[in-house]
Amino acid sequence: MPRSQAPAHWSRHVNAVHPSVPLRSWLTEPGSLTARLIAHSTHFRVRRIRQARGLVGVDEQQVLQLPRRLLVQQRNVVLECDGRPVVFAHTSVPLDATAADWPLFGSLGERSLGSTLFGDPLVRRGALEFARLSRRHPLVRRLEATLGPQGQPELLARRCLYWRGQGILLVCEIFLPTIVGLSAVGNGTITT
Ligand SMILES: C=C(O[C@@H]1C=C(C(=O)O)C=C[C@H]1O)C(=O)O
Repeated sequence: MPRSQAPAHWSRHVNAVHPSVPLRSWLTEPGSLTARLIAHSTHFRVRRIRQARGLVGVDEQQVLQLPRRLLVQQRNVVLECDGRPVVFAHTSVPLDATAADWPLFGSLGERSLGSTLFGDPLVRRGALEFARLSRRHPLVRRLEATLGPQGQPELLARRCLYWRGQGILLVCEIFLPTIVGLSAVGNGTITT
């Protein structure tokens, strides 16, 4: 496997990625990341970068229970607090998922995916996994193609599986160092 495709090592133990104390809190956020970021900003925005079919990631195929590297529905967004990017998120949904499984996924636009996942009683959420992604990881390449070089040899990320009906969905969130500078303001509004 070419080194450029080297998958990350994902662990269910956050200590495996040795996060700083402030980043640990964000990485292990048990609720909606969107909700917490809204509470830590005056203006929050989900900036949609791309939502289209794409080849499933090398380290996503198995966890999405795909027999081989197939096309999946992919959604990439940047979560911005007061105009500053703080998270790059990548979501993958197998093409065999029906509209009944994820009724709003295809028409989210710049609405947060989290707003459709959290609070839906039919959605079941799996365990968080954590990894350090090198600059060679495909998702960091996409992040830097979108936001420019981050000047970090590695970025911390988490991912989580969601199930709804027969559907499965994988959300991966890469945390930018700027996130630790956020302070709770409590009156966040959503900018779309
Ligand atoms: C899963 C959540 O949704 C957030 C919003 C996303 C989107 O709109 O694509 C993707 C990942 C998350 O950062 C959340 O808020 O926890």
